[in-house]
Amino acid sequence: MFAALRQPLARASAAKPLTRAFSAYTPAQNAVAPASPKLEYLLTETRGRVALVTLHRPKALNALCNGLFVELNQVLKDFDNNKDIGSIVITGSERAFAAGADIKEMKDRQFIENYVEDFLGHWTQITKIRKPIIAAVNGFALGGGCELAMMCDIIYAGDKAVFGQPEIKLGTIPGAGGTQRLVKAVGKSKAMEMCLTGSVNLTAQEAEAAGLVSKVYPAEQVLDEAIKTASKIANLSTPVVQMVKDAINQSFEMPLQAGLTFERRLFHSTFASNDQKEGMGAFAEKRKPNFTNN
Ligand SMILES: CCC/C=C/C(=O)SCCNC(=O)CCNC(=O)[C@H](O)C(C)(C)COP(=O)([O-])OP(=O)([O-])OC[C@H]1O[C@@H](n2cnc3c(N)ncnc32)[C@H](O)[C@@H]1OP(=O)([O-])[O-]
Repeated sequence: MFAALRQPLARASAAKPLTRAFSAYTPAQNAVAPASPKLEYLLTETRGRVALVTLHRPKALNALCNGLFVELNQVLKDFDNNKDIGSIVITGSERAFAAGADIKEMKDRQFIENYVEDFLGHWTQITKIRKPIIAAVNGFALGGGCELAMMCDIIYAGDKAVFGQPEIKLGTIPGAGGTQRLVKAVGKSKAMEMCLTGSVNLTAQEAEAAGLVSKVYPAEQVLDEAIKTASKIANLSTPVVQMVKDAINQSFEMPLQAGLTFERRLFHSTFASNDQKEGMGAFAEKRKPNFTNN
């Protein structure tokens, strides 16, 4: 019944291994090649039904240059289209999730080219990914780095993580959600303080207390914890998981009654799925459900 919701199959397997094993994890069991034959700024691997994308531009603290974002969009799209993947984790290094948009790359740009080319417009593609994305943040998440984390669905932070919007100190303003998503996450006063001063940052603990981050872990554990949660999600019914993501995201766009109606209709529609019958049937029969994503 959910056939129409199924994601098209991506290539079944990699011709050449393009993934690099992340040190903390066992080798990928079902490594998936991204569409791009060469990744300059990212590492990717899979662990069961979880895709792990590591921002990897260490010399620039993972500053988000155009090439990095083009690669990120492509690999996320590939994982979103891969039926063997149920959720995605994005992480950076211990020192930096990302220290912002690449200042050196953009410093000489002009207004007209920004406007005509919709400079950084492609950053929002991440918000179109249907599968849940968890950001596992260590170190700096500044400017566009904080905005990238906020475009993910869940943020886990290492205890030394720092969130900030320093753009004003560069003579510009946040351009990918820092004045919008941040307000919804931490409230007006904190968002104003961060964006207006550019120097008031949130520690991981403050970010958790404010609601920007859902959990804080010791730095070396945050990625493992993100993968554990991603794995739990990935092993639920993928179409139903997507409905939850869709419904929660609609709460940012819709008035309450419209959002509640949207939610109710999606709830009704789950009863057309085998996974709802399996989930509720398994509960009644006191066994674990075996979801088949249809
Ligand atoms: C989406 C639209 C709106 C978004 C706008 C933004 O995000 S605006 C941005 C908002 N973000 C900011 O304003 C934060 C800018 N960054 C900083 O303030 C500091 O790097 C730090 C405090 C994060 C770390 O200080 P630290 O002393 O520990 O380290 P370090 O400083 O020595 O850096 C190591 C190397 O990384 C380089 N690099 C770092 N960030 C960027 C970048 N964004 N760009 C380019 N390069 C960057 C840095 O130049 C250096 O390279 P070099 O010179 O050796 O070739």
